[in-house]
This record gives sequence, structure tokens and C-alpha cells, in this order.
Amino acid sequence: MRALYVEDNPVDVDLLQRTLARSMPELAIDVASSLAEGLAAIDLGRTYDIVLTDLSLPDGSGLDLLGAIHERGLALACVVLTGSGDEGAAIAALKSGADDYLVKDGDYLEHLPGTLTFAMERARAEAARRSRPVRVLYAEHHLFDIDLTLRRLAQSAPHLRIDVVRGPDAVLSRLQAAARTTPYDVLLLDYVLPGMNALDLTKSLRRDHRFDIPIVVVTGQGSEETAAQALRLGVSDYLIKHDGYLHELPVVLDNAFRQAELVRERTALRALTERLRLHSAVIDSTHDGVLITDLDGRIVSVNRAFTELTGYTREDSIGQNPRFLRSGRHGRDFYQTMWATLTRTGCWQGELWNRRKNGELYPEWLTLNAVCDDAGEVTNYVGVFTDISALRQTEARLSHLSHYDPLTDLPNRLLIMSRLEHAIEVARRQKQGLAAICLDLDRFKTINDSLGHQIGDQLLCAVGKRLRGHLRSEDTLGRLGGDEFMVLIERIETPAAAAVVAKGLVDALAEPFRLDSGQEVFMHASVGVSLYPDDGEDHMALVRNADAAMYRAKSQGRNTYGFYTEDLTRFASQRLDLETRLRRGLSNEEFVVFYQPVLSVSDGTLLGAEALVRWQPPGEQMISPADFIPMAEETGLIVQLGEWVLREACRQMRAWDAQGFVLPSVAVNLSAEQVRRQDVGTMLLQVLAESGLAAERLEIELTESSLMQQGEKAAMLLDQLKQHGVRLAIDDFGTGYSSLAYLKRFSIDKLKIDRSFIKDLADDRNDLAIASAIVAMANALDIAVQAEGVENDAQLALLKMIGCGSWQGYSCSPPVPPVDFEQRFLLAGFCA
Ligand SMILES: Nc1nc2c(ncn2[C@@H]2O[C@H](COP(=O)(O)O[C@H]3[C@@H](O)[C@H](n4cnc5c(=O)[nH]c(N)nc54)O[C@@H]3COP(=O)(O)O)[C@@H](O)[C@H]2O)c(=O)[nH]1
Repeated sequence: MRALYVEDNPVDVDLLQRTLARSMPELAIDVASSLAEGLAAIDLGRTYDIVLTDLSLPDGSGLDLLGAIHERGLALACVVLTGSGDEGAAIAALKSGADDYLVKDGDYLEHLPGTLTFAMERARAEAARRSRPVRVLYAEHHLFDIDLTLRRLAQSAPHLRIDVVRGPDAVLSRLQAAARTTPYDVLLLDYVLPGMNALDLTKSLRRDHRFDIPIVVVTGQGSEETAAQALRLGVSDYLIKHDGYLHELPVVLDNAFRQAELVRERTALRALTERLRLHSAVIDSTHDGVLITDLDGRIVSVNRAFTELTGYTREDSIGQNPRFLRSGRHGRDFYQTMWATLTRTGCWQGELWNRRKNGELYPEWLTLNAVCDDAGEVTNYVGVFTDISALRQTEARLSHLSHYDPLTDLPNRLLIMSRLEHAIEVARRQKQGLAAICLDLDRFKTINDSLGHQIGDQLLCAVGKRLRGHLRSEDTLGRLGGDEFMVLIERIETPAAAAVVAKGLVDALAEPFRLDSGQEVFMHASVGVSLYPDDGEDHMALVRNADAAMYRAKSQGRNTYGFYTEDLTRFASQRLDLETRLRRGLSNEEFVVFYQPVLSVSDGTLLGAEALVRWQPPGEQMISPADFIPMAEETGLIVQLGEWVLREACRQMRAWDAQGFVLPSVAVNLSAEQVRRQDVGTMLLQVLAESGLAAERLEIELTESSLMQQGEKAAMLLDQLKQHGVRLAIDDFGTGYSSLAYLKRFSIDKLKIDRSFIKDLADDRNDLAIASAIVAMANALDIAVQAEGVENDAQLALLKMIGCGSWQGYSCSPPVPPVDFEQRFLLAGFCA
């Protein structure tokens, strides 16, 4: 489409071009800055759809341009722009054939696209109308006049289709019949008709029969008074049959017809404007946000609610694509599906998140509809949305209320059961354990009855808070009701770990609760633990059994915890007791290191010693490491303990060095947990540096399983130690995975054949075969071999026979305190 804009003010030109580039990009605009340029552009032959002209031009008026356009019979729309206060001139322009006008003030540019579209439609309609014939009903009694008129009109106005009747009755019946099919456009009446003159007939048609058809009256002799009377009665025009009146008749008929059309159009326009005003008032008064886009998705209109809900003004929004509201919460697919549905079905409905101007995200319920014109072509899209954030908040509040205990704000029974069910599902898939723990306050009823329910409620909240503080964030704590709480611990590896949590909960309540009144109240609890999968495989069974365990704990004296099985309860309490004592033992320095000699198989010379820890609680029997090392590993205390043993062994070696004793090396055990939990390499090298013991005199013993469990971490550690000269031995060789691959991968110095193969070496051919194979393999790989647990000479003789290098065992000595070791093996230069 192409427009010609005639305007001498460059600022107005710029503003208009920008506005139309945004809102009607399909419209190309030529600019002329004077009347002369405008006329030249029209005469140049370029086809325009619309002309916009300022009324006041430097070399004339916009009206002159309109005149020229009409003279040339050009079928194009004309819109006149005037300065404010010039509305009178604008109306004159309309009378001269302009299709519309705009007064240049305020937000006139906003109305420009609508005005242009309307003017072009009007011009098109006008052109279409001109192309159809005008239907005239002609009433004349005299045949001569009829003949003359018809002949003349056929020549000068062929577009007039004329039907002739002879009298008033025929006029009425024809008009009535045509009203049902194709109504006449103009009624032409001769003044003198049989039985009634044209004025009386007009009066009757208008008043009695409500015909609003334009009426033209021709008369032989008329006076001004008759003409005035005719016009008062509703005659559209009045023509005296002077010479040549038949030349004027076509114009008069055309004018009467067009006048009537104009009146009809104006009336329709007024009705339409009123309807639009009503629609716009309705849209503006609704609480739903409304936006209208063109087919390219550009916003062309928004209502007041839109600006209130989004925070964007009309100016911010018009011309934008609605994507400027996007929240970022939906992916491309979401919007693609939305548009695909809208274009396919003409509508889309759904919930989506948008962002307000202040950055806040909000959910809305959006309905999108395609709007079609009379021909069924989509012209626009309309979006109507409701802000549903309040609804969502209410839903969230309701959901919270149905899943959380209103007093303590902890998960309620419903939520705990659902989490327990889900946790069991996860544990089943991942082959893990979990613990369900029931906690019931002891004698809470007494407290409630004596101090009142309000204090009881306060205490329940305080208990909930305190318990929560003793749990990890990933553990679930909930209130089942009354004074009963429930805890859910996932990924529990051992019953002992569950016992730690259960005891922690009991201990958490050891401190009294201080009431607002300052009074202190002691609250204790009985706790029951059930474990998945041993005590139940579904949530009902687990809760039932945890409850049973809790009641048994209550019956056994309250303020304690119990497992569903009594064995487990006993076991767990022993373990917990051991852990407490172990911690105390470490801080009280209750540990000592014993040494067991390592000897050469071939000549019995002393090659070194293995350092083995012992626990000597004051006044009690010495405790074997087999009884406390696993607990130290479980609790992580092994890190502290292992470091202490190493430090002590290195210190002892240096002390013996200082005394002039020669003990070539010392072996120290390293647990897999140490490798897992700490940077053992750095610690080892630091201890060596502090003690001054040469790295080559330290042998580190790692079991096969430690090596396999810690994988790459162990490999890195061994490489690091190897680089510094520390020697490495594989302990308990033959009992674990025994992969030849790791013998090759790690630079192992020694294999220690496990005691279980040595024990029956003399009687069991298989053990002998295994021991021989280990020795042969180690020899081939240039790795030393040491036998553990040698208790008699027969074993020693066989070890010699198969070529084993060194040994340790009761046959020589059990591990002994350093003083004994010194006296028996160092002082006199021992040789077995
Ligand atoms: N991570 C650490 N582990 C340690 C440490 N100290 C000991 N341990 C490990 O504890 C397990 C039991 O040790 P222990 O009770 O000291 O038993 C050792 C010897 O007493 C025993 N032994 C030695 N000779 C004989 C024998 O002829 N017969 C027999 N029945 N037992 C004998 O063998 C144990 C030596 O074990 P090993 O380490 O495999 O060489 C044990 O697994 C220790 O490793 C420590 O400080 N850290």
C-alpha cells in the first residue's frame, strides 16, 4: 500500500513516519512539502491508496488538493490534518469530499493508524457503490413528459435505472413491494398526480408509511413558498420545469441519493462509534488484563487493567511483542505449542508465568483468541488474562495447612507417611537402609494438666525446635499428634548410626526448658527405632514397629531409646558405650603401642617390628584392637588414633636409635578410613619429618580391601609415599580380592601372607600350595614375602622350604610393650 503525505513541517513528517513505520509497516509513504509537489506527485501517475494532507500548505490549501483529486475522478482515500482550533476547516474538508480528518494535538498519532484504515475502507466502499446503478421510481401522469424524460435520462445518465408509475397508489404499492427485495434509491415525483399532489403524497409516505427514501419533486410552476413547504415535508430537492431542467435532473437525483446515503452512513457511524465507546468502556472497566496484537504479534492496544497488573504503561506496551513480559520460566517449546494451537484452532487457554515491570514474577490464566473480519480473515489476536497469584498463594497456604502441623509447623502425619513411603522406595532401589524413629514425651499429660494447655503447647513447640536443631537438614522431623514426634533418617548404614541419632534425640531433651514465667521444666522422651528392611518393608510396618520399640523403651524406665529387636538394642547401647569410652580414652592417653618382631626366615636375624596398638583403660583389662578398631573406623576416631600410633612408633624408633639399638624398620597399619577421611600422605611425611626417622625405615601396611575400596585415592597415596622412599606392604594377602593387576599397578614392596594360610600349613596341602604360589608369584615380581601368625617350627621349616623371606608370630613372640621388646630383642642383639 502507498500513501502520499503533503506537509511542510519536517517535525510532523518525522513523527508521522515513525508512528506508521511501527504500526503500519506495510504502508509506503511518499512525502510532498507543498501543494505543487503534491499535485505533481498525483499527476506523475503513481497509484496511491491514500492521501494525507495538511490543511495549510505554503502555496495553498489542502482543500485545493482534494478538489484536484475529485476533478481527476481518482478513487483514493483522503485524510486532512489540521492544527488545533481548526476543527471548522476540518469539517469543511469533509464536505469537500475528505474521508476523515485528524486534529494535530495530544495523542493524535495514536489514532492515526485507525483513522487511515477507516478512511481507506470508506473510499473503497464509495468506489464500489459508484459502480452500481441508481434505482429511481418515477411517478408521472402525462405520457409525453414520461417519454421525454426517459429519453433524455437514457442519454445523459445511463447509470439511472428508472421504473415509471402513473399515480400515488402505484407509488405506494411499488415502494412496499421493493422494500422486501431491492429498495429504490430515489423517488422522482411530478407535482401534479391524479387525486393527490406530490406534497400530499410525500406527507403520506413519510408520516403514514415511514418511508425515508429521498424524494425529488418536479413542478411546472413553483413558488418559493411551495419549495419551502416541500422541504419542510421531507422532500429532498425541488426542481422547476424551466427550459433545460432535464439537464439538471441527473445531478439532482444523484445528489439526493448521495445525501441520503451520507445521512445513513453518518447514522451508522454514530451507532458504531457509540458501540465502540461502550466496548472500550467495558474493556477498560474489567479487572482482567486485555491486550490486542496485530498479525505480526505487535501490541496495538491494552486496557487499564493490563497497565495496572503488569506495571507497564500504554506507551511502554504499544508496538512491543508480548514476549517483553516473559518470565523466563517457560521454554521455547511452551510458546511454540501455544502459537501453534492458536493459529490452528483460533484459541488457546492456559496458565503461564509473566514478569511485571518491577521484576516480580506472577502466574496468570490467559485466554488467547484470533479475531476475524467479515471475510473470515484473521486480523488480530486478543489476550485476556487474570492474575492468579492470590489464588496460587491460597492454594499454597491450604496445601501447607493440610501437610503441616499448625502448632509446631512441622510435617504432620500425612506428610511424614508420604515421605516415609517415598524414602522406602528410594532405599529399595539404591539398596540402602533407613530408620524410622518414634519419640514420645514422658509424662507430658501430667505437665499439660498441671501447667495448662497453653504452656503444654509452648513446650511442644520448644521440643520441636530443639529436636530439629539436633538433626541434619536432610532428616525429616514431624509431629504425629499429641506429644508424639517422628524422625526419618535416610541412608543409614548400620544400626549403630541409628542408635547415635536416637540417643542424640534423648540427650537433646536433657537440658530443662525455661518457660516465659522463668520456671524450668524438664521434659524427657522415650524413643523407638525400627530399621528398613530388617524391621519392616513398608511404611505401616516400620511405624508400627518403631512405636512398639518406643513403648518398650517407656516400660523399661523412660528417657531412653530402644530398637524393635532387643538384641539390636543391647548391641547398639554397647556400641554407644564403647564410642564414648573410646573418645575419653583418646583424650586421656589410654593407648599404648606394642611391638612384634619380624625375623628373617633363612637366618633368624631381626629385620624389624610391627607396631600394634593396645587400649589400656585404667583399672580394666587391656582391650584388643580387634574390639575397638572397627568402632574407631565407624566414628572417624581412627584418624586421630592412627596418627597417634604412627607418631608414637616413629618416636620410639628414634628413641631406640638414640640408645644405639639397631632396629632396621617399623611397620605401621593404615586403615582404609584414614585414607578416605584425611590427606594421609601429607600427614605421614610431616610425622616423618618431625621425628627425623628416615622414610626407608617406615613400612606402611594396607589391606587388600583398603586398596580396592579407595581405588584411585589409594593409588595416588602409594605413588606419593613411594616417591619419598616409604615402603609398602599388603596386609592379610590372600583373603581379599587378590588382584594381580594392582600388584603390577602399585609399586608394592612386600606381601604379608595371611595368618589363616599359615595356621594349617603343615596339615593342609591346599594352604601349602597357596603359600607356595604366593611366594613364587612375589619372587617373579620381585616383591618380598612375609608370613604372619607363625606359631611353630614345622610352619617355619615349610616357609623356609618354599622360599618365604620373613616372618612374625607367637613362635618367636606376641606383640610386647617397648620395654620388653628392648630387653628381649634389642639389648643383646637378638637372633632366633
Ligand atoms: N589401623 C590399625 N590397625 C591396627 C593397629 N593395631 C592393630 N591393628 C589391627 O588390629 C587387628 C588386631 O591386631 P592385634 O590384636 O594386634 O593382632 C596382631 C597380632 O597380635 C596378631 N598375631 C601376630 N602373631 C600371631 C600369631 O602367631 N598367632 C595369632 N593368633 N596372632 C598373631 O596378628 C595381628 C597382626 O595383624 P596384622 O596387622 O594383620 O599384621 C589387626 O588386624 C591389626 O592390623 C593400628 O595401630 N592401626
